[in-house]
Amino acid sequence: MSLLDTTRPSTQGKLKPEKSLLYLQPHHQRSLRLYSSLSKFALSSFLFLIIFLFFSLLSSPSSASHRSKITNSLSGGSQWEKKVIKSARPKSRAGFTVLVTGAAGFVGTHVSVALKRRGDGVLGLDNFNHYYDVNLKRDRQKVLERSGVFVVEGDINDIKLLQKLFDVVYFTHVMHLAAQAGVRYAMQNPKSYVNSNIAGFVNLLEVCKSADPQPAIVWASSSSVYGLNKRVPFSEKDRTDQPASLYAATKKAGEALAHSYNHIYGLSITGLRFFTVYGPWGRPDMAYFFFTKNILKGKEIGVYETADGKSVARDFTYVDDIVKGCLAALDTAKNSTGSGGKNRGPAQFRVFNLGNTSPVPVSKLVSILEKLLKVKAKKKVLPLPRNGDVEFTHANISSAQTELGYMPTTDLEMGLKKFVRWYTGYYSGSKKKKSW
Ligand SMILES: O=C(O)[C@H]1O[C@H](OP(=O)(O)OP(=O)(O)OC[C@H]2O[C@@H](n3ccc(=O)[nH]c3=O)[C@H](O)[C@@H]2O)[C@H](O)[C@@H](O)[C@H]1O
Repeated sequence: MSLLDTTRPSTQGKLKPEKSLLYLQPHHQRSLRLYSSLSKFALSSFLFLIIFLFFSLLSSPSSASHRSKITNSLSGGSQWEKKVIKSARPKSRAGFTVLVTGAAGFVGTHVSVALKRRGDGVLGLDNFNHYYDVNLKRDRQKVLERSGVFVVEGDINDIKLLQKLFDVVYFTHVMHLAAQAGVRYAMQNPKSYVNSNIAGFVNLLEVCKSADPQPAIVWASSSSVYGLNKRVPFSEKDRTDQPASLYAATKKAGEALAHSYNHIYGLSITGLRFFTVYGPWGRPDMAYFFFTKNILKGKEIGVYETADGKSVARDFTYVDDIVKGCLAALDTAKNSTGSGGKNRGPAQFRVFNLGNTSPVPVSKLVSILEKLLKVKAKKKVLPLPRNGDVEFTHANISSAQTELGYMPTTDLEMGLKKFVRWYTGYYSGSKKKKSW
């Protein structure tokens, strides 16, 4: 029988291959033995490969089970993704898709509502920390939900979450308002300022620089970067190397970090130096807010005075004016030039003062509140403590006026009237007063 013989010997049951060799010439027997051991080897290596591939797929990050683990661990799965996409989708193709960090914060809420109302897509991110009353943040979140803004509960230090958000949404802009705010609290909890205002900001910049396409970034710096600067009104060209508080130093650091990411990665970045922002839904840790509360409760308030006996003064800026400045900064932001972590040419880098250009002594703020609340304040004049507070702030806004068309329209008297109307309604306990 030759190798070519196609008729097979009849067999009772399946013969093992070596038994059939008896019918062949010796040299044929050798080649057939070689052929059968080669085919056995090929078969076992194929099987090994299949098993190896199967187990390596199971453990690989791209495996479905692993992906759903990430999704579920970071969020609520596909339902969560649907809410993210719906919230971030603009009404028209011309609309922006904006990630607002600190969206449940004071300025964050106002900016998010304004963007959503004009048709932009807005996704909020907030860690709902307990720096001040978290119920106020939850009530702001309800306002945002009614406006169609979903707020993801998470921290800018959670890089996996940030990456996940950028995986799900192509953000055209990031409005970065998440921060540890407050000048005086920095002496009690310095780490919180480093975590949020430096580490958190770097995290966000890292995710933005690797995004493709990269978003344009607008972020909240602070009038406090002017520190001990004596040239008034403060101009963006003035020195900012004398911060008077850790808070101010972290905001100044933020401006330096922003410049480095702009230079290396081509991120379009605009810093906005807010000047003591106040208004409805404001921050309870700020003087105008807790003065109102204490005056209504008949509790004493301490009004700081400078060494030469003058009341400290601030360029108080009403929140609606700040919102107009933020939206104008977003509207005039140029595209980032980089992609996938390297730049393709110089990118826009800007810093603007957003103030009211008319500083008011804190003593005057107190008398306006007394008139609006119809209650006499129990005032105690205190020397300005060395707690990081500066004697005065005063914004030169000519640059924002020229470049952004920024023009504040609400003076302190009118702004505090709107704040007091909100405050008395919100804390009156009536449910409806919690609306926007
Ligand atoms: O422009 C900013 O970038 C900063 O604005 C805000 O800081 P500040 O301007 O210090 O506001 P705020 O605390 O309301 O004190 C107002 C005035 O009351 C004086 N003040 C304060 C407390 C007190 O008990 N007595 C008092 O006289 C006090 O000396 C000051 O003169 C934000 O908190 C900060 O996050 C940052 O955004």
